[in-house]
Amino acid sequence: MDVYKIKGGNRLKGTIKVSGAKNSAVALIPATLLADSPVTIEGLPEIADVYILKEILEEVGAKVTFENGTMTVDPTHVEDMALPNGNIKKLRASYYLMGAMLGKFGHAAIGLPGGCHLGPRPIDQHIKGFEALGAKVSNEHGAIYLRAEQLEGTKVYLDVVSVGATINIMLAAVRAKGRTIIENAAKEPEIIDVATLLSNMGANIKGAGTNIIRIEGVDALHGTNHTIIPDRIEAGTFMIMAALIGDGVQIDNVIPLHLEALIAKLQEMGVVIEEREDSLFIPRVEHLKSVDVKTLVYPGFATDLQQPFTVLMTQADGTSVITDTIYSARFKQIDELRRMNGDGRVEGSTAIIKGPTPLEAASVRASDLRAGAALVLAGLIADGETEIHDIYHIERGYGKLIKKLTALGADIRRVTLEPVEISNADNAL
Ligand SMILES: CC(=O)N[C@H]1[C@@H](OP(=O)(O)OP(=O)(O)OC[C@H]2O[C@@H](n3ccc(=O)[nH]c3=O)[C@H](O)[C@@H]2O)O[C@H](CO)[C@@H](O)[C@@H]1O
Ligand SMILES: C=C(OP(=O)(O)O)C(=O)O
Repeated sequence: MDVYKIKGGNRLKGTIKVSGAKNSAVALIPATLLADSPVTIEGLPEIADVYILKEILEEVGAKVTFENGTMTVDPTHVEDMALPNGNIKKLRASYYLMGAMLGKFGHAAIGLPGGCHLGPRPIDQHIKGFEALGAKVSNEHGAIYLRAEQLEGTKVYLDVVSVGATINIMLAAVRAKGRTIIENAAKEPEIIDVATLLSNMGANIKGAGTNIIRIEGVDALHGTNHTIIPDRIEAGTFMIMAALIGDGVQIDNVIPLHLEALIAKLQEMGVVIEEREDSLFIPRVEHLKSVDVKTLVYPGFATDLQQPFTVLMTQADGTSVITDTIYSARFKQIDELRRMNGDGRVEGSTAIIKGPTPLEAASVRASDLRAGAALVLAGLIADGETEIHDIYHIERGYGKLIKKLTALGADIRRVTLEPVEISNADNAL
């Protein structure tokens, strides 16, 4: 079992580079299956979700190479296989195989996805979209079976603004007959990124990034080259880190426009942010003011940054309040921060945090990806050596984290713990 061990207190200084966006990567990779010749994607993050998707694509017969962040997928011999179990359950975004396989073959059988446990995460809007396109949908033993004679373009109104449903419907609709209109679509930058790849593959998509997306179906899609957008959530995590314990940190490969809500909140707390073309510089912060935050769909404050942001709130002067309107139960980090002397409590979908409280090292557990990121940040500022368990959650979304943080001066190591031997004598009652 591997853990992160972090000795807190080192001031971080220098330049850190953001990787390609996880939430784009996990959609771009399945999207390559729709082509009839090789697709190359550059700048992919080296994270568990990407490696798992590579294996899934290989399982269905794609030829995949992945080196230095560049993946080439040759989908020429992909088969319409059922994927009810196995790797599918290891990540949330495996649901994009539903849209991609349905678009390619007119049918698909994909197990219900895994991913972070943030409370209920239904996929009813994805299903609504597939059904509107003409697919018959059934849930058989935990896998979704989709069958269509011919996908037909249609109008779909999403009852809930959903990133996953918007992209999944787009993936199926690019090969449907006629025009599909997605209303009340999500507007996240990752949706534009996926639409850009699909368009370069020959799809006809207009309006990605707005709440109405129009797609004219085409008969075939071809190979292309694509460079992924930077990960705004990784960038945001590094910005929060720089505000917490930086002594002048430059964050490279950032699109500041994607981070406007976070930038505004950090500035309200007293953090100075120097924006450059594709980087940000955050000088050392001496004093943080408390703030109130509400997570919202893009371009609002991202739910994925809520958990790391609560660590900053423990260091702000006064009481901060943060409400998650997307995932009301996404607060498992608060209990772990309390173990580290943080003063926070959860009421419904809101966390109330008093600061500033010096954090103390403890042995803590990452319950999910961003809770894990929050604990890394907490460990970096805590007094003593923090040990973080269940780091596989963190490694789903942050590539080369130890290397990146060590280069800034952090004392963080990935350590394999020896299994504890329990002797018979110890077991005796
Ligand atoms: C792989 C990926 O891109 N993951 C991101 C994506 O997840 P994901 O695409 O799963 O999140 P959605 O945007 O779909 O979910 C938003 C809200 O809608 C609800 N909902 C969603 C779909 C549905 O069919 N029915 C329904 O009720 C969800 O429970 C949630 O409350 O967007 C989330 C919200 O920004 C982020 O936290 C995740 O990092
Ligand atoms: C919730 C997240 O990921 P996923 O949707 O892949 O579980 C996340 O990236 O914070």
